[in-house]
Amino acid sequence: MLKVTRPAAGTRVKICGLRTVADVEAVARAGAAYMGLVFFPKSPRNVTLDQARDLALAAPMGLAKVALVVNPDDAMLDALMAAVPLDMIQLHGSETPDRLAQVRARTGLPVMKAVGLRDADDLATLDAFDGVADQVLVDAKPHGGTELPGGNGVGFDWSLIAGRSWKGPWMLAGGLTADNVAEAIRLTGARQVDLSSGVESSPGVKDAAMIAAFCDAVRAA
Ligand SMILES: O=C(O)c1ccccc1NCC(=O)[C@H](O)[C@H](O)COP(=O)(O)O
Repeated sequence: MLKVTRPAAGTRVKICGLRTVADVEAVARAGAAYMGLVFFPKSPRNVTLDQARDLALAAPMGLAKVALVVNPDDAMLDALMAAVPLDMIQLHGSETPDRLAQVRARTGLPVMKAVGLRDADDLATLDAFDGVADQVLVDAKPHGGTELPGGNGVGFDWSLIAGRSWKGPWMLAGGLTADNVAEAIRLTGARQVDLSSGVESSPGVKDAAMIAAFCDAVRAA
């Protein structure tokens, strides 16, 4: 039977971009609270609906299954809901607050909105979703030259959100690793953290030892 480490009482971890059952087992063993499945064909972490279903069915109780989608249309949402048992939708495109409400109504699931930050001008977008989305994922804004709206392993200036108060739950993302997560938590006060690249040996390939080391670093923070 899969042994699941009790999640840290303080900060919850989401590991995004899982592609194999071994990834799911590593994430559960390490004590993460959420696993993310990426539906974005240009991504090295992209999974088909059939693959996602197998991964979701491999998840133990207590590991929340999050579908990451980018500007999904209704047909995509319907196909996703029909194929994969899920706990949350993550919108990682240019969706508006109105579209978020439609996605929540159509899927019946809580919806997390990713907002990319680079400088203070981006904080207005964050404000537009705080209290509207069920969760907000505060991520780095992608720099030019990448086709991926997220999962690029780049961070942002954490002082942009230091001392901020939030209406609802939120996660910190963007370039997190076992080496920098304690400082990120200290500076931002994050109670949830999300990452992908920082636990990979190469793009799209998760590393069980890096996943365990990251979760240990969060517990120690
Ligand atoms: O991971 C992808 O390939 C991806 C594709 C399209 C939209 C978002 C994507 N990833 C988002 C994430 O995995 C994370 O939530 C976040 O951006 C942090 O990623 P990283 O900096 O790699 O830890």
